[in-house]
Amino acid sequence: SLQHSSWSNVFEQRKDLDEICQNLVQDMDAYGVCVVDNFLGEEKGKAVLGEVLGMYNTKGVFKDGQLVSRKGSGDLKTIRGDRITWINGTEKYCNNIKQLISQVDAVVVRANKMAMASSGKLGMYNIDSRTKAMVACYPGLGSHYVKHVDNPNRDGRCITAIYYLNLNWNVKKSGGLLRIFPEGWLGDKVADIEPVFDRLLFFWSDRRNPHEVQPAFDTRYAITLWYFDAIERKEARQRYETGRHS
Ligand SMILES: COc1ccc2cc(-c3cnc(C(=O)NCC(=O)O)c(O)c3)ccc2c1
Ligand SMILES: [Mn+2]
Repeated sequence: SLQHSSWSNVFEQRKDLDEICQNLVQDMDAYGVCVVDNFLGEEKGKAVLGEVLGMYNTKGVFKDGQLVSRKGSGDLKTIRGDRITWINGTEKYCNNIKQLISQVDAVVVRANKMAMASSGKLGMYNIDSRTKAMVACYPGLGSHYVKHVDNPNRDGRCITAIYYLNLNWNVKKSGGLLRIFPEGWLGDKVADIEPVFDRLLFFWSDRRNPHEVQPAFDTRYAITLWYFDAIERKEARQRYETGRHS
């Protein structure tokens, strides 16, 4: 019976995985954006959050992502107010983050294969690698990120995956809304994504999805993975090696 229950658990998970992957393929075709709620469930989600908080409270781990530019008046204007650290999941005290990463990998790889078979847009890519995980914290106090494109110049990144960790987040009180301005959406339609706990967001990394992080007034945590298309990545490396880059 133990064997039976563990198998049912596996099938249960497989069904769940299949549903999420079908949802991802369809949404990326239709909208270029996909939201998966309750991705890990409360217990595992809280375990990931605990590890992120542990890191954030460890001196020297997070660096200022702070990008500034000089305004006409000469004083500095912040472009990006988040604090970040890059991890591959094998670090100490990151086991739950490592499991999150492998769950997201499983979804992306499986959806990529499904889309190849059904000739979905996601199937145009051959996703064979990704960046490390970027753990980001917008420390509140109005920290934000101006409208930008993650991959404007074909650096190889095709999909952005962001996992949000913010328990009981209320955008009206705390701000921090992610607003995506999907290219090709009629009128001034936008995708407003609240950075709520255990939410997993996918969107095309290129110019199809300019987006901004609106000012956050409480600490706002997220873990981001960028997935590479093999060909675009190879071409980007070649350009870089031959020095033909801006
Ligand atoms: C050269 O070194 C680096 C290191 C880290 C970098 C991180 C970002 C980045 C990009 N996008 C977002 C975002 O859109 N977040 C949306 C959300 O949190 O809801 C974000 O938080 C951070 C951009 C450039 C970087 C360059
Ligand atoms: Mn971005």
